[in-house]
Amino acid sequence: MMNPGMELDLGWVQKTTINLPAVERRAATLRTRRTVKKSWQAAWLLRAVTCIDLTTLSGDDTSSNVSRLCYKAKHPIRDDLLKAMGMEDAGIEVGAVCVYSSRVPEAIKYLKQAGGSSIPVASVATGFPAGQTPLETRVEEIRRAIKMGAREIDIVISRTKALQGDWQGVYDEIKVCKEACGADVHMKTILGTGDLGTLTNVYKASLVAMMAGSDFIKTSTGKEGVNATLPVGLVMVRAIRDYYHKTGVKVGFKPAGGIRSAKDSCTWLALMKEELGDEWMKNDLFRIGASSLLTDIERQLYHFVYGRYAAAHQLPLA
Ligand SMILES: O=C[C@H](O)COP(=O)(O)O
Repeated sequence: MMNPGMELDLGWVQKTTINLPAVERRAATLRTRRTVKKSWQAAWLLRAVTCIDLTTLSGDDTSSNVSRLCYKAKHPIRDDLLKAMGMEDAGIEVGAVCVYSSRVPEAIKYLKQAGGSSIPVASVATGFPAGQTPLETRVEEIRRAIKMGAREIDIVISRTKALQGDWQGVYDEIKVCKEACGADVHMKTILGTGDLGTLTNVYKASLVAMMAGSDFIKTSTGKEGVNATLPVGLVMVRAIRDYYHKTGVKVGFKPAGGIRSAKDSCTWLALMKEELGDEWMKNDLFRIGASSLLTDIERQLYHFVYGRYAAAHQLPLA
């Protein structure tokens, strides 16, 4: 379900403060909790695969790495591993492929070639990663990406406005972006939490983004100095919970940036399960934005199936 948004409720936004030590204590329990083991772990890792927004956002992106990425999106795990787990017919594929808008047409072409047309292409837009271009240019970028076939749009908020406490300005801009996305394109809003200074700002930005109609809130671009951290994730999912209690609308969550290990993906899934419940562990409400996570997940699944780790050449790049 898309988020219709609501009027900006500044009273709600302003009244919240976050208790940093309490958030850090709770986040630490997630990091140190006993992880799921054996076949449960394999099942969680396969679930994580289906939630990945498989990403390449580099200045040196070319059609060849986009083509490899798209093949991997459709065939994220080697066939022999899937067969050994009895999962060869489960249709395991990633949640989306995420690229810069100029790479959207080739991502669509290569997904089609790989038999993966069902996988949406997500385009970053709005002056990603800094968001420091005029609003008209940012909105035009969204329109063009959609015209080229993007089915999901990852926008960035103005950290300048957020840091100046101009929540009305942040809300208005996100709303304009949502209108440009229209009724069929999912909009994920990147808060750039590493730039926001405090967890209180993270909570406020989360609320404002949801009030303005974001379908997902996302931690980071992957380009800030600090990207997805558990304390930030905890504050954001609590904001999602509060918004759900107030409006009945379920907004998705996407941690992104620096998530590289299979264990991390299980920790983020555990956060969703414990804070929001099982419904938020599926890819309509949970994504992990990552460029290299899949490599480690496939490596761990190889170990699960064969009892030893693969040599690098046996698991070519995700
Ligand atoms: O949205 C996804 C991020 O840009 C990916 O960051 P990463 O390269 O650290 O996995």
